[in-house]
Amino acid sequence: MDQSNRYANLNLTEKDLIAGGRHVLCAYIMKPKAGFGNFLQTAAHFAAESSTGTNVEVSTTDDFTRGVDALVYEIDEAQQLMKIAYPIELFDRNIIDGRAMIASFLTLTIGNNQGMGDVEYAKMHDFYVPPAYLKLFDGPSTTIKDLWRVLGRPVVDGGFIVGTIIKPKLGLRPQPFANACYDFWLGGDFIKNDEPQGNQVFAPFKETVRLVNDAMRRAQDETGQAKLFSFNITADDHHEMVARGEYILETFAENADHIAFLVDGYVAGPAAITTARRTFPKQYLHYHRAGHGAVTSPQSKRGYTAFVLSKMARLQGASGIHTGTMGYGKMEGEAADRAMAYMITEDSAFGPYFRQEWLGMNPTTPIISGGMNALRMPGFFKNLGHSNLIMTAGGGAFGHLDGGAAGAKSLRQAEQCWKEGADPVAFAKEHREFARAFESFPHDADALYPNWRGQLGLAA
Ligand SMILES: O=C(COP(=O)(O)O)[C@H](O)[C@H](O)COP(=O)(O)O
Ligand SMILES: [Mg+2]
Repeated sequence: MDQSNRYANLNLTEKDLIAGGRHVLCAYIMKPKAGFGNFLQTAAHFAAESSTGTNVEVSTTDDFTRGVDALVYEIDEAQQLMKIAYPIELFDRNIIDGRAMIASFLTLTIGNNQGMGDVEYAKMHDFYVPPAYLKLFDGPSTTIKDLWRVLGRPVVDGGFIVGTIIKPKLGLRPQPFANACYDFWLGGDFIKNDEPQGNQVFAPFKETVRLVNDAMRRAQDETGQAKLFSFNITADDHHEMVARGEYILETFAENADHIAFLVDGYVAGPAAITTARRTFPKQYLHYHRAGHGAVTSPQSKRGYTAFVLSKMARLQGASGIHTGTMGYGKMEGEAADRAMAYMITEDSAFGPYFRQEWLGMNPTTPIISGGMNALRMPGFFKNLGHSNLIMTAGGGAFGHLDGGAAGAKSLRQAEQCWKEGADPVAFAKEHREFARAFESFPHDADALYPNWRGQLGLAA
């Protein structure tokens, strides 16, 4: 059935739709399946299925219904681009407080339309939220400023937070785990649980929390500096997440503001993020996105991009989200991914298709992670243009030949090297931990700084 008469209106302009302020706009890359409708017909069917329609006319539709149809307003078949305007009335709102939810945004815009028989694929690459809908989202309550304040730094441009992930990923008992924390904290600021770490039988949660609390206190006494830890509280059950969070806060007591909560927002879903955001609004909410590659990877033609995921995370109220390493680490990514970081930190930013005004909504920190080490960082910072972020290097810290504390120092020195605009190999001559990173990660050193051995006086 051709539904393009009802679910498409190519006379609408984006400018007018944005000025009207009543529509969420979504840009998709879509391909119709061969043997079904043409591009516009498929796009219209997609908009129908994503809003008020189905594959046939139904007798229960009335004039009001037609007023909240999603409408295809732009197509470019050569680019496989379709843009759809969704009236904001379509989106579900809480009965408790009238607020919006990402679950409903996704159910409509990237829900059943992902399994349609006449659509070969469709992936969301960008979306625009008008002020009237934006204001219904929680947004972040706690930001990197709160962490900078704890660290005793300026709350504007407080700079790089030197982080790690306790490795091995799994398989440490509580005491060796806490020892690794203590060691890293002698040089670094921030530690996160690796995302699968929780309440394994060999590392019971409560015992681990108590020992990490003790390690933090000892590291703070030893260094005279504040230290931060991001605990994984992800669970299927809301009550389990709250129980974990409460136990942690009770244990850390007066150091509770040194604690972030890590939630696996892709596998546990938006409900888990909002549970943390609303139950613990004073804690820094660390959105870990493990699994997102299944839909966001450039290899995947369905789902949505990592850019879209990041933008949703800010709306939901994540204090920080992993944005990848922009091609400088081990995970998929490219230099242009910095647009993702700008979208979550700036008050007005351009995505691939839309400019978004955030109207003062708090920023979300880019968390840079995945195969990073001191040698890769100067290039990373140069590409991004600033260092107001958290970077966590697991292998890059604990893979340092001189251990976790030296690994942490090498990361901090790498930021200093970039800030000073120094040549990394020359800088290494004056900075021992950074220099030892060359010997610790010789493959990276060879690739990035081919003449390092000779310049540092080391035999090949
Ligand atoms: O454990 C790590 C990195 O460990 P290491 O530093 O040893 O590589 C993180 O979970 C990944 O960075 C996630 O990827 P992303 O940040 O892209 O979501
Ligand atoms: Mg990990």
